[in-house]
Amino acid sequence: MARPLIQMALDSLDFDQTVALADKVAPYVDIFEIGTPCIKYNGINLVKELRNRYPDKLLLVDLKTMDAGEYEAGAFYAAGADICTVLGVSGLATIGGVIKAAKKHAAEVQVDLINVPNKAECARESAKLGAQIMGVHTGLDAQAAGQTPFGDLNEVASLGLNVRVSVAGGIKPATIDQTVKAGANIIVVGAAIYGAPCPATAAREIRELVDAAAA
Ligand SMILES: O=C([C@H](O)CO)[C@H](O)[C@H](O)COP(=O)(O)O
Repeated sequence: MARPLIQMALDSLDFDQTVALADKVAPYVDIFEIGTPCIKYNGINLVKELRNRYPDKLLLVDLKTMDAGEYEAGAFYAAGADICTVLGVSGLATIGGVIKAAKKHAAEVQVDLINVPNKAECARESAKLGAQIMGVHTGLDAQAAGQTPFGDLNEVASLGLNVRVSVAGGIKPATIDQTVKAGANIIVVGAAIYGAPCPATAAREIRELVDAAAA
């Protein structure tokens, strides 16, 4: 089984704390995600900082774009994002706009399926348009209400689309094995790392569990 990538969700609002956390977990993760609250608070300078600091890491900017796809995402690709997210609920015109912006920078697009009623249809149509990654996502508020992403992950991974499937939503050490076995190509972890007493140790543990599950 191909080893899934690990994406660290940087969800703090503080610029310096975000960079410090990235430094701590860098050896164990493949993708740095600048989370939505973080990018709204800090803006494009944080993209530039992480790009300069980590030229060889993948950098995802979790814009969750809802409108003006090409216009909004274009500046973030230009600043160094490898992947920007666009909401599946935004519709195909906006998703197509982000895809257009990504193409100009040889970059990629993730469609976030959060709150999309028909995830299979949205994933199929977005893949046809050229999106490379489908994001199965149970947001922080839905997690607080007891929801998990595993049912949706099974559904989207079993569609057999020519895309990578990312999963986010409270992933922790105890759920890594089922996440890998369900076919996730990208495993997003936020609170289980940044909320741990030692984020570097937590990230290393996640790395070991992902590697073991994929072996
Ligand atoms: O995308 C996220 C959320 O909507 C806030 O932007 C999180 O980064 C994502 O859910 C991963 O974080 P955890 O659920 O804490 O692992």
